[in-house]
Amino acid sequence: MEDIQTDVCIIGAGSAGLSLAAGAVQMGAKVVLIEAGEMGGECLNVGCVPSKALIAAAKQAQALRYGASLGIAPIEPEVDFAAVMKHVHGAIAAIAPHDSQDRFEGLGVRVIRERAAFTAPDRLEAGPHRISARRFVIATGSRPAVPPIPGLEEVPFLTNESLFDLTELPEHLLIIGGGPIGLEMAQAFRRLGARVTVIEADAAHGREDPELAAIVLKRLRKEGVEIVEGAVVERVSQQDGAISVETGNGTHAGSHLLVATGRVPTTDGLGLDAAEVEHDKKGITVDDRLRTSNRKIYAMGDVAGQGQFTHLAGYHAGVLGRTIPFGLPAKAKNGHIPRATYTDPELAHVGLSEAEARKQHGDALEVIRVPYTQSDRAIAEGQTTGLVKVMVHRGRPVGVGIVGHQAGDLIGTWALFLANGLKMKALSDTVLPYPTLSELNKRAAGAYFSPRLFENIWVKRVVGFVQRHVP
Ligand SMILES: Cc1cc2nc3c(=O)[nH]c(=O)nc-3n(C[C@H](O)[C@H](O)[C@H](O)COP(=O)(O)OP(=O)(O)OC[C@H]3O[C@@H](n4cnc5c(N)ncnc54)[C@H](O)[C@@H]3O)c2cc1C
Ligand SMILES: NC(=O)c1ccc[n+]([C@@H]2O[C@H](COP(=O)([O-])OP(=O)(O)OC[C@H]3O[C@@H](n4cnc5c(N)ncnc54)[C@H](O)[C@@H]3O)[C@@H](O)[C@H]2O)c1
Repeated sequence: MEDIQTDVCIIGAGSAGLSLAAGAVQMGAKVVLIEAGEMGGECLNVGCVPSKALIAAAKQAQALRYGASLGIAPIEPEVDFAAVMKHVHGAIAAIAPHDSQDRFEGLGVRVIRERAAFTAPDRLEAGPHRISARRFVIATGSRPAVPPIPGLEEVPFLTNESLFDLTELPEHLLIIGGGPIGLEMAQAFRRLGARVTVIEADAAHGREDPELAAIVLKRLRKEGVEIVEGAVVERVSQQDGAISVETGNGTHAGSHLLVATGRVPTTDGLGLDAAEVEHDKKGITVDDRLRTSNRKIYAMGDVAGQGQFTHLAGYHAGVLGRTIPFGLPAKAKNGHIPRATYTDPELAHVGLSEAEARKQHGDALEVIRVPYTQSDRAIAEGQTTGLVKVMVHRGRPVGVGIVGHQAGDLIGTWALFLANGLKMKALSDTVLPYPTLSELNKRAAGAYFSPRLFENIWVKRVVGFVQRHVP
């Protein structure tokens, strides 16, 4: 056993662990980073990167089918699935050096490729290494939650961990779960030529504003994705190569099955009891400074149970990048963290939903809606499906949802507003380039101020006075 003493020991080299390791070592701390699997974690290897690369290929295929409204004769694309997957793995390979062991060792991080487990509140073991540290940080992420559906274990099902290893396009992909993973992959596989059925126990996109989610679901259905809602899966079976999913209101048969029913935090095998770290099924219990019940140990990213996004993992790493090297009491807030689902149209949100905002602010809440049809750029590009919806309380946006082309990019402006407590006025004072979709955000500010300006008797009186009496 090799004994190692370090300043910071990070478990997990995913989005959270890598960001903190790079920051802490470059600020002068001694850092040990332990990774049991692939460097880069879920986002790089089996999450964001491959899924967005697949979505990009699918979008290209779809563009060939739908050029007619722009005057380009539509054609049915020839999809070479093996080449699509080559693009997907090429994207991972292109980004991998940035997350690699070589790069981190070059920065001065001691990288250990083993599985780590605490053996005491101030010590852990990883293979032949026994590590003591001033601070430990758990960044072990999450893995697919596989529900205990009768028959499922006897059927060859896919999760995001195996989906991108497919070598042939499924003839008919059944997807259990209509959340972000299920819907993004449903549209991508449909556009690449597969039949797709999404089987959702509750409402598809159920965590999103129903008004905005409906616009996404309508488009997916129009493209031929079958979405069955309120369908509780009772049994899964396989006969003669065909997979059947029985639900309370019908049976669906297909060639492949993807389970996309949420995630569980990776807390097992970590020795959390030995470490005296409290946890539950949502993840490791942390306070607003990401401290666990053991003051030597922090948790961040997916395993901290605050949300499952790469940008949240990066934000957590930034907070601990102030706390651990400098001893500053930095806090992680949650209300300004945006999210985006990369279906077409995209759906993005930051802050309160309309329902939450109404509960908090009652009649003082104003809801502004700007349809994409009000954007000259959206019209020029034939991308008029969509809506910007802003919940405003006393001049400040408290929540924003956007569905439409580039919604994930447009929400960035509102994330800035919520993170910095800006008022709508900041946007009406800003000049944006014409013609861009970002003007839709500015139009929301215009829609907020217009009634105050144009339907205000005092404004009319002042203008009347100036016109009559000022030379
Ligand atoms: C299909 C899919 C698409 C997604 N798309 C997006 C997206 O578009 N945008 C977005 O923001 N988010 C997306 N996400 C979510 C995103 O991938 C995660 O939020 C992010 O990867 C979490 O980072 P993390 O560092 O917390 O954990 P991870 O990236 O999971 O890293 C944890 C690491 O810890 C290691 N580990 C675990 N236990 C141990 C142990 N005991 N010892 C040593 N190492 C250990 C694991 O091997 C892993 O490498 C997507 C997820 C999926 C599944
Ligand atoms: N664009 C992005 O940022 C992005 C993309 C993909 C994933 N992610 C992250 O990964 C997380 C996990 O995504 P997800 O889609 O797996 O999970 P999810 O929890 O968001 O959605 C899972 C869906 O499956 C349904 N479900 C659960 N059990 C079921 C059953 N037995 N039968 C039928 N339906 C069932 C749920 O009702 C829910 O609608 C997301 O919450 C998100 O944080 C982010």
